[in-house]
Amino acid sequence: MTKKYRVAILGGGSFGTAIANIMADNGHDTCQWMRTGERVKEVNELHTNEVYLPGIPLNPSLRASTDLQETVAGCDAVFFSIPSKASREVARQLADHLAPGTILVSTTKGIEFETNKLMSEVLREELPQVRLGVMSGPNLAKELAARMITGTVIASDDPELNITIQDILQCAYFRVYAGSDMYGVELAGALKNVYAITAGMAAALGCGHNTISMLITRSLAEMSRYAVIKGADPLTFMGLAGVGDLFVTCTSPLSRNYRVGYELGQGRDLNEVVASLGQVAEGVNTLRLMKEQSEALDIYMPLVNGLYDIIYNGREVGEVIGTMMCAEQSRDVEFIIK
Ligand SMILES: NC(=O)C1=CN([C@@H]2O[C@H](COP(=O)(O)OP(=O)(O)OC[C@H]3O[C@@H](n4cnc5c(N)ncnc54)[C@H](O)[C@@H]3O)[C@@H](O)[C@H]2O)C=CC1
Ligand SMILES: O=C(CO)COP(=O)(O)O
Repeated sequence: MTKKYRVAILGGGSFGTAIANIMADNGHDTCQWMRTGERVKEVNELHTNEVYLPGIPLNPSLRASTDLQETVAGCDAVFFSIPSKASREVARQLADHLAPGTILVSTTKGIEFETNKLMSEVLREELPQVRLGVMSGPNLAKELAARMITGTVIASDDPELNITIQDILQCAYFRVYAGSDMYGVELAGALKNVYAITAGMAAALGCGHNTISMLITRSLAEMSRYAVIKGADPLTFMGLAGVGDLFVTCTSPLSRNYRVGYELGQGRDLNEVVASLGQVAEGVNTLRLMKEQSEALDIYMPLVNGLYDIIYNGREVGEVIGTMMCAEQSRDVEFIIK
C-alpha cells in the first residue's frame, strides 16, 4: 500500500472509531464525524474514545469533527457506521455533501425497522450518486482497536471499489477479502445478531459445549435458509461474513448481542438490559423483523420463533426448549452445490 487517501468515517461509536483508527494507522488523511463536541475534543486532544473503547490509545493523526460537510469534503471513500435506526436520517443529512462517484461503504449490521430494508437499500435510495459497498465479518471493535489480527469482507458489484477498499484498510493486523454478493454479506451481518442473543442466553443457562455447537450450526442452517429464500448466495454463509461472524458473536462476551442474551438468561428484563448496555444491539429489532418475515414467507425458523416467544411472549425457556426438542429433525445440510 503506497497511495495515501482522504477518508472519512461517520459514527463516533465503537466500530466507527476502530475503523478510523486502522485508516489513521495506515497513514491516510482520516476524519471521523460524530455528534458530541466533547468526544471530538477527546479524540483530537487526548487520542482516546473512553466511552466506547476504554483503555485504547488511538493514532494521534486521527481527527474528529462535528461538521459533516467538512468531514466528507474531497474524500475518496466514506465509511458509514451509524446504527440502523438512525441511518436514513444521517444519509439525508449527507445527500448534498457527497460528490458523485464517491465510494460509500456501510458497516452497519442492521435492518431498517419500518421498511425491512438493508442499509445498502436505504443508502441507495437516499444517496443515488455514490458507489456503494458493504463491509462485514468477525470484527469485534475492541479487538480491532487493540490491533489483534482480524479478517473482513468488502462486497460490492464494483471490483475497482473492492480493490480501493482493500488498499485503504489492509495492514499487518487486518486482512480484507473481496466478494460480489453484497446482499448476502450484508444480510449475514444482520441476521447473526439474533442467534448471538440465543447463544448468550444458552451460556447463562450453563449449557454444555455440545449444546452450543449444535446451536451455532443450526443457527447457520436457519439463517442461510432464510437468506437463500430472500435471494442471497448460500456460499456467502460459508465465509467470514457468515460462519465467521456467527461464531465470534455467539461465543464472545465482547458482542453486545451475546451480552443481551446472557443478561436475559439471568432473568433480567429486556428494556432494562438494552438501556444499561449504552451501545447498540441490533439483534433485538432484527428478531422482530425475522419473525414477521418467517411467517409472511412461511420459512421454517424454530430458533427465531423460540427466542421470540421467550422475549416477547414471556414463555419459559425450559418450555420452549422442550417444544424444540420434540420438533421434526430436518436435514443436516440443506444446500447442494452443483
Ligand atoms: N462494535 C462492533 O464490534 C461492530 C459493530 N458493527 C455495526 O456497526 C454499527 C455501529 O455500531 P457501533 O459503532 O458498535 O455502535 P455504538 O453503539 O458503539 O455507537 C453508535 C454511534 O452512533 C452514533 N449515533 C447514533 N445515532 C446517531 C445519529 N442520529 N446521528 C449521528 N450519530 C448517531 C452514537 O452517538 C454513537 O457514536 C452497528 O450497526 C453495528 O452492528 C459492525 C461490526 C462490528
Ligand atoms: O458484529 C460484531 C462483530 O463482528 C459485533 O457484534 P455486536 O454488535 O453484538 O457487539
